[in-house]
Amino acid sequence: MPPTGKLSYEERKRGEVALSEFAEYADKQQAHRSGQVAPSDSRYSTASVSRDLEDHAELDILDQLGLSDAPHAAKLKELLLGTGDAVEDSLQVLAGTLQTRIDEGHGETIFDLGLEDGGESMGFDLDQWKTALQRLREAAETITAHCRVLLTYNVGGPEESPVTHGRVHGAWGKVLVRHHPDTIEEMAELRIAVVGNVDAGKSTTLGVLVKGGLDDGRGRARINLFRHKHEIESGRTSSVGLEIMGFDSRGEIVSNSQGRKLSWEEIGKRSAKVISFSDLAGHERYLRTTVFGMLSSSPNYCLLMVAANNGLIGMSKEHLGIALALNVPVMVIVTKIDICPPNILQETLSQLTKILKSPGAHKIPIFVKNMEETINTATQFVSQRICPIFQVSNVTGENLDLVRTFLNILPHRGQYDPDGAFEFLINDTFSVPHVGTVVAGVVKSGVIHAGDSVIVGPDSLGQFTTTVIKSIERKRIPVNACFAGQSGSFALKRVRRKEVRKGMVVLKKMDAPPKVYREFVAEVLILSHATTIKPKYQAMLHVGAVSQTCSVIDIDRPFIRTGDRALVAFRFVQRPEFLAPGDRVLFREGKTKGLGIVKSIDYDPTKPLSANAKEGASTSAPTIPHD
Ligand SMILES: Nc1nc2c(ncn2[C@@H]2O[C@H](COP(=O)(O)OP(=O)(O)OP(=O)(O)O)[C@@H](O)[C@H]2O)c(=O)[nH]1
Repeated sequence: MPPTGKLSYEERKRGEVALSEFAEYADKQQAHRSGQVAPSDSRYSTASVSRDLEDHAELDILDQLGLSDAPHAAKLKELLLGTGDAVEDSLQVLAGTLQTRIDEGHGETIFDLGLEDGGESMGFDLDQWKTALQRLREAAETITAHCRVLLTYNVGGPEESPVTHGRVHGAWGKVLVRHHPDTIEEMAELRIAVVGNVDAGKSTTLGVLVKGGLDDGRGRARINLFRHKHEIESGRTSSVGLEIMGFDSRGEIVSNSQGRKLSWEEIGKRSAKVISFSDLAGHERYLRTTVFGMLSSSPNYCLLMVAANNGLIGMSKEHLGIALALNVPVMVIVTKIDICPPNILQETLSQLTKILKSPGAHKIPIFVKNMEETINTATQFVSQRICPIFQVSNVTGENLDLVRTFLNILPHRGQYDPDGAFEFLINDTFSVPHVGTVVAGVVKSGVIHAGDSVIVGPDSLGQFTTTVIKSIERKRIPVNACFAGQSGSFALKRVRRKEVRKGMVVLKKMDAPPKVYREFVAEVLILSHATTIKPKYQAMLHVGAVSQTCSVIDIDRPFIRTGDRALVAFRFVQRPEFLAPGDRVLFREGKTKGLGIVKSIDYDPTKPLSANAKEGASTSAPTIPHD
């Protein structure tokens, strides 16, 4: 169905049901915590919650019901207070519990100190809270982890929640426990693609978040980020800029802890977790760079910036669409609230809510206004259904602390296969004096070590060149290995710069040459098109870091137009590429835009497209988001 901008009754109903259930669930949660509803209320049962809601609420509901591991609850209190039979061992047992949670959280966990696993209060008085916190710290030390108190209730002090709701009596709090990496290889990494319209304040917000200090409303903070001289002059970001923000194992921001600008190397060495931001261009002229940046940097999350006084205009809807097409969780920062009249701000928030709730986006907007909501939303953000929204000012600094904490505890998203065959996607190439050719990118699966023999390609003939990884760097720091999900750069032995290009892959050396593909079948959704698309039609196609002109060679119907979902066979015009079923594709040509998923890489023209797609579909391709 063509996107008319209007919602059908069914679509509206679906959106409303999901949201009303979410609101109901939130109310119940609140009521339960304040003791108004018995935890055994049958309406808490997951069966009564729609499937839409389950992905982000189910675990929490189980937690609320105390069904997760209730039998151990009493023991946990003893462990924390050291009141069990064997006091010495109990610290070790506590450390073991922490270690399990840290492993599950890929290096960190948020511990509800003073609450049972089921969410009920342990009834700590202030002294007991202090004892429990001390023991938690000691247990963490034994496994080289550190604690940071994020928020407390009924404790007092700097982290005390200003929101008094008395839902749980007794002292308790949320404590971040983070592993201190022994080597740089263990450093956690998240990649965030930053998008939004021109002047939304992307560069400024990143500058303020990363470097500290405040903006003057006239572009002071953004100067730090620019790479090219012409950008400083015009004030526009044209390149895919990069900025990193480090957090240490104690949960402190590394970037501005010394009050001076630290190099990437210094940040990396002191950090337990590093967030890299790709600040993508906002101007329509640079849409190509933005699309490339979004696809090639394999972001874990997308951050959409919206100026409060402008709302979602111009390119920002386009960017949101791309993030949705790539299935990347989206968070929103509304900037410039200092200069925006309340009625305009309200209009912007209503517009944002409407777009996010529309069937195309199918998100639940969550307006994050205090530390409690920040922590709760961050821990649930692995679900792509929710979309946290922050309202900040880079001039007064309002709510920037919430964004910093949110980023600090943003969870790891495990969409990479650590045990698979090694595959590295090249998204940039360099020629470095005294080093030679260097390729940068992201490890899609497996692991690589310096000194390993690898192949890089495909070249214009579809062939791969054998080489050796001379050295590896992560965030400009030399490392011995690079793992799935991490970005890195490799110096390659005896390879000339012109032999490598963006979109190539690096694989482990193997007996048979890897297969490359010139033709493939994708399931596509046409987002906008002026007329109709028929065979022989050509468009620029993006898959990961690959950008190449493709022509349509077959369609499962005579022609397709806006809103259609169809199976299409494509052929790369210049050269074959290394592809896999499940890869997401985007194509565009003028006003035409489409997105899709590679279904089959062995296109057989003698068979109908549906049979082709079926053969290749055994690898579970993600579903295309709703139009
Ligand atoms: N008053 C006020 N001004 C802000 C705020 N955030 C950014 N600005 C100003 O808004 C202008 C645009 O900010 P930029 O960071 O350059 O915007 P951008 O989105 O990065 O723009 P491009 O890089 O061109 O895509 C600058 O003059 C900033 O000083 C804010 O919260 N309040």
